[in-house]
Amino acid sequence: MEPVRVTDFAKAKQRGHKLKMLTAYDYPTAQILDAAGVDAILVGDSLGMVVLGYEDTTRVTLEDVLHHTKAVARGARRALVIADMPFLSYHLGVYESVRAAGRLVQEGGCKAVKLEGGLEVLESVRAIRAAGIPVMGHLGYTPQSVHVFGGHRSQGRTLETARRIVQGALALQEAGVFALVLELVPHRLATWLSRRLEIPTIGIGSGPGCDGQVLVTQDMLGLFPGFNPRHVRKYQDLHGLCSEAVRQYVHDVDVGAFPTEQHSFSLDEAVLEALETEV
Ligand SMILES: Nc1nc(=O)c2c([nH]1)NC[C@@H]1CN(c3ccc(C(=O)N[C@@H](CCC(=O)O)C(=O)O)cc3)CN21
Ligand SMILES: CC(C)C(=O)C(=O)O
Ligand SMILES: [Mg+2]
Repeated sequence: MEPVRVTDFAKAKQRGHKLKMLTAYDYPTAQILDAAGVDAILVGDSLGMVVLGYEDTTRVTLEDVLHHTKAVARGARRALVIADMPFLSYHLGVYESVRAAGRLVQEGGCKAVKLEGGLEVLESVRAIRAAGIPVMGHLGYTPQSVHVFGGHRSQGRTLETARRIVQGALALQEAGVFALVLELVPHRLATWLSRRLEIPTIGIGSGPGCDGQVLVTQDMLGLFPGFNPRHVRKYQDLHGLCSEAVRQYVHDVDVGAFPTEQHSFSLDEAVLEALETEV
């Protein structure tokens, strides 16, 4: 099976094939996604919320993403592994940006990085790409700026914010990003922009007119209870299924139904007798 490359993203758009992306933060999840046929696996900084229990993504460090990228890269055979650049890892100048992206590739084993923002991050995008690292853009609701937006809010619903997204998208395309995530962008704007751009758009909460789709795996599998935003379809209730299994285990151990002798190993009667006479 041929591995997916960044050049396949442009081909998919030309051929009208939808790009499928999901997040993973560990080896077994990467294996599941890879075997099920996703094109790309994102080691998202959403790991801060769904794996580490933080309130938002601003607490996630480069070391956190690096740690999880290593595990995901080992589990992905075909899918393109993309690592999210965490908060502050690409805002302190191009030197630090390239260093951070370079570590994700060299130590983490990903093949591309994603970073949030438009005009304000162009220099970092260009420098990272110049170092030979493919970059994915991310516009619309950019969660690392949650405190600027004043909460999780869809973006691009006014002429001013819509214009900023379009300008950012065109500038990112010009700077060489190979694809662009559009998060919580009104679907008519996302559709219009997807037609206008040559690079593929990957939507999350941005409607059916994008060239691809991404979700946080924990959301679509029902492993992040209490989070029911408009953009998610829940394909499983793993929290419920796992809770039931653990309750059963607790009950079985409690009443002696597990473990049984069959879950252990046999011992010759002679060994036991010899031991008893010795002690
Ligand atoms: N588990 C998880 N899933 C995600 O999709 C996700 C993360 N974490 N962490 C990073 C960002 C944050 N995201 C979020 C967070 C909250 C809403 C939300 O509350 N949406 C509301 C209001 C939207 C609005 O009014 O504009 C909703 O009801 O859909 C949406 C996306 C998307 N990303
Ligand atoms: C939701 C996707 C696009 C993301 O950035 C993440 O999971 O961190
Ligand atoms: Mg992210």
